[in-house]
Amino acid sequence: DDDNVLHIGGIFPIRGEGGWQGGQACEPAANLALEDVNNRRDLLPGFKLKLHWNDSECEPGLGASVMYNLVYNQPQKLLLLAGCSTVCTTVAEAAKMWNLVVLCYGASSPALSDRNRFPTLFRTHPSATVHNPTRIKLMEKFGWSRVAILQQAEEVFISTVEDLEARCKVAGIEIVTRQSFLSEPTDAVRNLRRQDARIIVGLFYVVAARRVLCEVFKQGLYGKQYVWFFIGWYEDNWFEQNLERESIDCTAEQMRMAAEGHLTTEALMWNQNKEETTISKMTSEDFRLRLNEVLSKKYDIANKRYPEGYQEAPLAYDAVWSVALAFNKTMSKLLKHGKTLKNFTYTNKEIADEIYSAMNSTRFLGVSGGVAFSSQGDRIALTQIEQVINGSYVNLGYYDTQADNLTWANKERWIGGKVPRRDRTCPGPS
Ligand SMILES: CC1(C)CO[C@@H](CC(=O)O)CN1
Repeated sequence: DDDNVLHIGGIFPIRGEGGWQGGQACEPAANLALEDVNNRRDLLPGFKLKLHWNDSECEPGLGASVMYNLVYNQPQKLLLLAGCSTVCTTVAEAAKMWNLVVLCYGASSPALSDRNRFPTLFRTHPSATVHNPTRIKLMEKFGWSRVAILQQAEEVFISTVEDLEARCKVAGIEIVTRQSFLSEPTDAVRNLRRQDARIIVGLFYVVAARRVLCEVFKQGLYGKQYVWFFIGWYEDNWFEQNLERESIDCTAEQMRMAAEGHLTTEALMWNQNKEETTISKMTSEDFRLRLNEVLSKKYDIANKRYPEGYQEAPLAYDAVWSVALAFNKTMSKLLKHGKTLKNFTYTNKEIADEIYSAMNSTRFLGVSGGVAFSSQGDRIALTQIEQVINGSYVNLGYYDTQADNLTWANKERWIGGKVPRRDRTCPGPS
């Protein structure tokens, strides 16, 4: 009967390619976690966790109507899960009116790190700004104190660049120029050349990245005097794919030449070591195999390569565990006042505050690595650094921003055999 069921709402990107490549794997991953949580007798004793969900197609309007139906139909929900930055922004901005915590497993927009607009938001997906301390760390490691920025004019990159500029100022790194483009990068790349940019941080989606790379080839902004930072969550051989379909007028060979040696940064979403998670006693490898099993039956993404095909799945899995652990904490707090979570209503602020503070103190080892939130509800995550060496990505190391600890493999290779110089002693064309 309903008395022993705790209901939560979920909004997932399914149709329309799941919003971003891999979005479709989030709902199956969340359901795996529900299975594991409900198989535990010690987590929510006497209760089952039930997820009521629908498809947002990664569209904010559809996401809002899904939220409306979840909230205005019985049974009452205790919390909402959501993906996609656009959907999360809409849902998290409204959810406070029903005292609902919103837990986002697929939202990278820096704009979401704002307790004024989103007082009840938490996310297991790190903000795109998580790359920035890593970029600075690498600039300091290689002595690059004069850098340039090239970005696509999209909200997520605009706010990421603002954060990067602020951090560069603190670190004493000069931004010699910041160029942006809507979809055609030709002029922006030409301006980089005119300003003699050598170390360039590139922020754009993967289709724009291919256009940039071809332009970089054409204008010769690559080779031993240049270092490009690209985003690391594109498909592995992104710079050789879709050239015809996207009418990129460079050959795969030219794209490879321009891409050789570039660095990438990305947030780690799969726990790297073989440790078992503290809660589901699974390694990320075990999780991957279990999820492949489910996906091969469910969606046509079975043919996608793993885990690139769906790197965010661990974030959805760990989001459900975060909910179960937070409810466990809240239950024991409420029990002292003779209450349970079944007493929650959309107008009951004190129980909502208990759920919030339990979520706020989340700390466990999940499939996606250590799960903990900042005071803004942001996921605290490690980042991974790679470099294209002889046409494929090589892992150079990891950075733990919290501990300011860079684990370095010393595998980096520079065209021309030495680190490209870009500091005050060599300001520009001599
Ligand atoms: C790393 C990426 C691809 C960034 O965008 C996220 C989707 C979003 O922010 O809307 C999903 N994960």
